Amino acid sequence: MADAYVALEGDRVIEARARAPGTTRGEVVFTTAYTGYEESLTDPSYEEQILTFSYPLIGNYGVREERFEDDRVHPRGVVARELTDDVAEWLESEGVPAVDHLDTRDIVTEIRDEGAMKCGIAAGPDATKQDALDELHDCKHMSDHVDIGAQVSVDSVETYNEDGDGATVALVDCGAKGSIMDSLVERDAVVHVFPYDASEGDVAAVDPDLLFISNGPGDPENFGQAGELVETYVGDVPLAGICLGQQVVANALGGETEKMEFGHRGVNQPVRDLRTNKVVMTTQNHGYTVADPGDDLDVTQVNVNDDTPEGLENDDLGIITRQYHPEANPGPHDSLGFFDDVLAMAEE
Ligand SMILES: NC(=O)CC[C@H](N)C(=O)O
Repeated sequence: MADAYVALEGDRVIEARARAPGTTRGEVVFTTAYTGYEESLTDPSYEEQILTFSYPLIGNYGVREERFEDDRVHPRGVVARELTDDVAEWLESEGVPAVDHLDTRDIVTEIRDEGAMKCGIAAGPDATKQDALDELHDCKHMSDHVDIGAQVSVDSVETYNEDGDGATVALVDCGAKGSIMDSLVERDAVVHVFPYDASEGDVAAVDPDLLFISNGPGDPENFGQAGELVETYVGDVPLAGICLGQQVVANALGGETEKMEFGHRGVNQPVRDLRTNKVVMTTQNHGYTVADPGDDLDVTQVNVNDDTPEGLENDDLGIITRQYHPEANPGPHDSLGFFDDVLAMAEE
């Protein structure tokens, strides 16, 4: 008998099994990744979303903190065909409702047809369909989470590898994955991580060689302060961005972003570099995209499936951004060279 309910836009309710109890709501999205569930579940980009795994078994190699991208679980809820006890116990201990024993193909098909949508979940012995519907009706659109940066960013500046010999990086934390900092530190950069709403004065104090805008959740238009930093520093120091970072840079430099139907989430998204014609496999997690890069940025890489911009560059101004996740946790390591490229630009 069902003890969990998933309510989708249009008031359709799907029965399921409770694996971590509670009620929750968020924008329901799906990832096709077949590995990397610990990294995905701790990726701050999933804040305010309900993550559905299309791969049917999640948790088959345990739960290890070494693989976490942050110190907590970020999706508001988790849906899978089958969750192992390890993952279910972890989610329960984190207070994140989770359900399984439902047809996730059905949810994925619905999202593909109708687009990412609002969702409510009620799970546990006392859960009712109405509880799930009540959650659904209270759910906000992603773009209406205007303070989402405050939910995921550091509160004050944190410095990594203070004595490093490499470039000084000012990384604006819009919800950064830990492996972005790791990738920079491995290359001996000194990394100052700033709150998402840092001012020009804060950043100027470290005299950066590179301004780096991180990934993050929600609508890039809700990260206006990071955009102001981009406007201030463009032309003076090189700029880099990953995922939300690419979107913020584009918006700040006269471009435009828009919401996609259901986005790209997975570990095998093919990206073609227009200059070399080489295709790499990438890890992705985004629901917005750059619709217009503006006059200062060239689209240098595109998604092979739908031609959306995956890389923006300006050689003269020193700008390299990526829509995908070159830090590759989880994922193919094809694009780790991004970090060498941006640090080379910073050291020039
Ligand atoms: N991973 C990210 O940085 C995601 C960026 C943005 N929140 C989007 O959904 O498009």
